[in-house]
Amino acid sequence: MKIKSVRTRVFEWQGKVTPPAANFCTNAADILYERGDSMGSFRFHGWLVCEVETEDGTIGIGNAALAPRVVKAAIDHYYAPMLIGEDPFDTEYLWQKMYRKTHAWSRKGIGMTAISAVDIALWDLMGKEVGKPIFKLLGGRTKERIRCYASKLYGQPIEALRAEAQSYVDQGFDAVKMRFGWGPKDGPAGMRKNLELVAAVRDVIGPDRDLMCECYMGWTFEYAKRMLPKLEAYDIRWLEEPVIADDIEGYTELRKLGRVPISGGEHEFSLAGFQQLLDRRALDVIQYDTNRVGGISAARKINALAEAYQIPVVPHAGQMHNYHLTMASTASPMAEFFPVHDVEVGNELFYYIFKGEPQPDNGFLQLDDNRPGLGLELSDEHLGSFNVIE
Ligand SMILES: O=C(O)C(=O)C[C@@H](O)CO
Ligand SMILES: [Mg+2]
Repeated sequence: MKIKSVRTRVFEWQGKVTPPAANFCTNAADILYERGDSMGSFRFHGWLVCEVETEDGTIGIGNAALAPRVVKAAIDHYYAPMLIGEDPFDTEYLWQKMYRKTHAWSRKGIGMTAISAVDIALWDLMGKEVGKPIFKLLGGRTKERIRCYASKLYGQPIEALRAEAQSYVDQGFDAVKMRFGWGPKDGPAGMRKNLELVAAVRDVIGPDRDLMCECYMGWTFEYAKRMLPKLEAYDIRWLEEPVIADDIEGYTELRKLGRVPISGGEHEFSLAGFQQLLDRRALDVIQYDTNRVGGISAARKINALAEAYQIPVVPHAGQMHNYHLTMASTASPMAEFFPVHDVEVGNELFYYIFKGEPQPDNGFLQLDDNRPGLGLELSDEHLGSFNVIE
């Protein structure tokens, strides 16, 4: 069985957007003096879809969310030609070929994102060829179902935040993630506003549900160090990406303070990147995203590494590629789930492009033993709202 073609498309959302409130979440660009577009580094209104087809007409689907137009160009110009005529079951060989032949520029960022999309498509293809879901190819079920946490709760007026938190409790979630809206430039008043947000959510969800807090790299080491003791009272499960992804020592030092567990890795790439984070004891929770980190071939190795270090993996974003790995690994206790709603920052775009994602039932997700591959299909329901770039 040989690979016959590799097709990439970018789906750019042109439909209705409901912008979140101001200060909905900090981000790495906040410290810049130019105000600009505060949603700039947050908007994911385009998605890359990569389809790998074999001679028998079977098509594997992969995807990537970062910089989709550029990732498309990387696949079209560099990776697709390496795949034609190859056996899709040679995933390790093909991964190493893509990684090593573009090693000068692909170890992180765009290159690794492109490799991820192709690799996910190859795993989907293998699953379809043998009639098994990907988690079965990865070793099978390690849990009856997947516990998941509701992830939104952007900074917004307190009453709206409380109502949203209550809605997740009512739906049966026992874990939620909220976002901090203020950072270093907002001084002590911003610190108080952040504390009001976390106090409100903790008050609504009570003491027995997990509460995670997201900074999306919008704080500095010094600011985070000042916030940690103030956060201790809220018993948060983790503080996510308090500093930029390159500040590994910052993560290590914050974690060493022992006040609040520290998570990260959403913006790290590759097995080697995670080895560094683990060796430096930088994180309490690892949050790779399969569609950034090198696909399923790389993510499963990171799971093995995390298992050896006994550090839990809770992948960034819901989405099928992450769910299959979570189902198949004892290193992963739960998954993230983005509630389905209007397009805001774009986290929710997956639901408008694909069909087949499981919906939580009482805070748990289920994967079907009988749906081969990822279990995803392209949906044409919202096609009219996309600009599709071939
Ligand atoms: O869900 C996360 O962990 C993210 O970082 C998503 C991002 O859009 C921030 O809300
Ligand atoms: Mg995050």
